[in-house]
Amino acid sequence: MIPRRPIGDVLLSARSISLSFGGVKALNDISIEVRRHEILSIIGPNGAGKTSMLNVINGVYHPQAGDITFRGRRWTRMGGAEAAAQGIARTFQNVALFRGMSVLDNILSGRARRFRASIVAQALNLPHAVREEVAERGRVEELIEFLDLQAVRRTPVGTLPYGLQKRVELARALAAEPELLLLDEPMAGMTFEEKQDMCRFVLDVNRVLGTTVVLIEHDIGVVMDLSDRIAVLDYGRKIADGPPDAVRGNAEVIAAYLGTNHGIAA
Ligand SMILES: Nc1ncnc2c1ncn2[C@@H]1O[C@H](COP(=O)(O)OP(=O)(O)OP(=O)(O)O)[C@@H](O)[C@H]1O
Repeated sequence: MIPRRPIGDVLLSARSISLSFGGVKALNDISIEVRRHEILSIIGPNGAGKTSMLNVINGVYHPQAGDITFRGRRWTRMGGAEAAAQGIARTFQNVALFRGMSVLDNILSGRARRFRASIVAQALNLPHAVREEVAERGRVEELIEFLDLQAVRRTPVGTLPYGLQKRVELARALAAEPELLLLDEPMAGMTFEEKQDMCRFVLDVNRVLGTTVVLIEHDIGVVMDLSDRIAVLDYGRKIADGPPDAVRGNAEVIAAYLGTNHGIAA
């Protein structure tokens, strides 16, 4: 078993975030801190604001109030490209890959931001562009091995079982070498075995690569197993934030989950 990296100082701090869509208050004065090397899960019933929170963190949505501090720098309006450049990567609720392209090329697309050679130099196969592509492919091969994707490296992604497609998506996000990885329901729709595999890979990413992870997940068993800390949202408010055992026993959390099919009580 690989030893844990100790949980460090605050990597990302979202302060007093409020976000509305017309009359719908998706996020209501929410503050969340993410510490270096931890796995933080954000949970809550449908419509609680979980995906909106991820979209604020990676600059897709701009909140009407509040700010984000990432690696010590404060942002009031961080765009998606800036978030990526700063070291934030994410996967999506639904698979968002190039279905006709191979596993290898999909993962390579996650390194696009790192390519220095111009498109013209790449198209003309100029020596520096070729050298760069060889180096980039080498890094992609490392990821393929790390996530156990060797057997399907040349396979078009669209033909793979769903669980493997999600794993390729994880690989593509990791290709950007993020410091903070946001996973939006990485196990939704998976079989029991696929979930077990994904749990193991998320732990490996956290422990071996040292990547800090923020995870949205409906499977409470998975959340309890993986998380160092859990933040619970309900109707756009944060109702609890703490280690799994404390959250599991929190009366307000149990009440929020009553009447849903996502059991939380032990
Ligand atoms: N782009 C949007 N336009 C309008 N309303 C939105 C938009 N995105 C989210 N909302 C609304 O904001 C609220 C929070 O939605 P969000 O998707 O963040 O919740 P969630 O907790 O991720 O839900 P789920 O578990 O179902 O994915 C909901 O009422 C939703 O309808």
